[in-house]
Amino acid sequence: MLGVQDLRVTFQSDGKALSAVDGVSLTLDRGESLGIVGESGCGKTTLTKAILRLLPANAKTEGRVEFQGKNLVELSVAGLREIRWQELSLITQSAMNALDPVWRVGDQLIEAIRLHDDCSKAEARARSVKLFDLVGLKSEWLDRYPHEYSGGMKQRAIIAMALALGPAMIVADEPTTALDVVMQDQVFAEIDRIRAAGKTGIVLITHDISLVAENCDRVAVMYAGKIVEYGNTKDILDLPKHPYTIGLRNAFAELDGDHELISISGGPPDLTNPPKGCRFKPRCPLASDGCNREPPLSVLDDGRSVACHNLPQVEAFRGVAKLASTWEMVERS
Ligand SMILES: Nc1ncnc2c1ncn2[C@@H]1O[C@H](COP(=O)(O)OP(=O)(O)OP(=O)(O)O)[C@@H](O)[C@H]1O
Repeated sequence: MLGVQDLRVTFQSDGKALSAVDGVSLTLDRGESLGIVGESGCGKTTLTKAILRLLPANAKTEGRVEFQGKNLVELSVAGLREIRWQELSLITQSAMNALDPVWRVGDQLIEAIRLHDDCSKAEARARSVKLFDLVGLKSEWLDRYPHEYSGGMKQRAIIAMALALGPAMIVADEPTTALDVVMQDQVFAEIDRIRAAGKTGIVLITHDISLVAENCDRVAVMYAGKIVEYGNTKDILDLPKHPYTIGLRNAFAELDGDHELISISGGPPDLTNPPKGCRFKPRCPLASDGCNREPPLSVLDDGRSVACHNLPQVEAFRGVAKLASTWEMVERS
């Protein structure tokens, strides 16, 4: 359904070019869920905004985003308008602000449905009632204004809107950040039910790899604008192979709860002047001279792809990777 090929996004910022997404390729099938994880600033949001053509004017996008046979990078504004909502919908971090405060929530939902589907107001209202039921909101809330909703209810209303037209793909960018854990579980259960029932594809953007572990079939780990490891979620989170994924995995207790939290020293590089070769090299305990060449994203026997020159050393590294001292900052040029 979705095929992203060699996608590049460059921002012009303060007279400099910032390479936020650099040669990303990925796919998504119907009924499948793909998680995109990585630290803040690694390009997750930019990647999804590029897919949805929602980037600001200072961004230049190159590459292909094939969605149901159309290249979205080159699609006209009118063509895009047609597929947004109907085929492609977005649940954002700032979903709370996406509702218009001066309209009743139900009217906003009905309007969205009627904008795309030629149906009566009564039909659109009946569909809205069903959607609200699906996300656990009583139909009387259709007649209330956004300020009457709690944060969790607004998030559910946004999810109802995202689902309104039965899109083929939903991009969810930190969709539950503002919700408590119980509500978060309910929202994900709902998204997952829709994925399984309606054959909708889900792209989930998050910092939180435990959310990906619970909700995604496949995962793409991003670092400094590039995918460094990509494949089956269980394979990758049970036995990560890229040193960055190993570091990220160490930094999360939620997955098994029995290990010490270890952070990766330092931070992602300045993307206006990224390191030559592997972008993770300055923070990588396994880095060697060979890492001055850019590592290709190579497919391994188990089907995952990894971009690292030092894979033969990874098994031995796994043991010492559990020690905080391993990750102490060693600046490598
Ligand atoms: N409009 C913009 N103009 C210039 N640079 C930008 C713009 N938007 C994002 N960037 C830069 O692009 C890089 C990637 O940012 P992006 O928001 O995609 O990362 P992210 O992984 O989604 O982070 P977060 O998890 O914090 O949302 C960052 O260096 C960011 O500063």
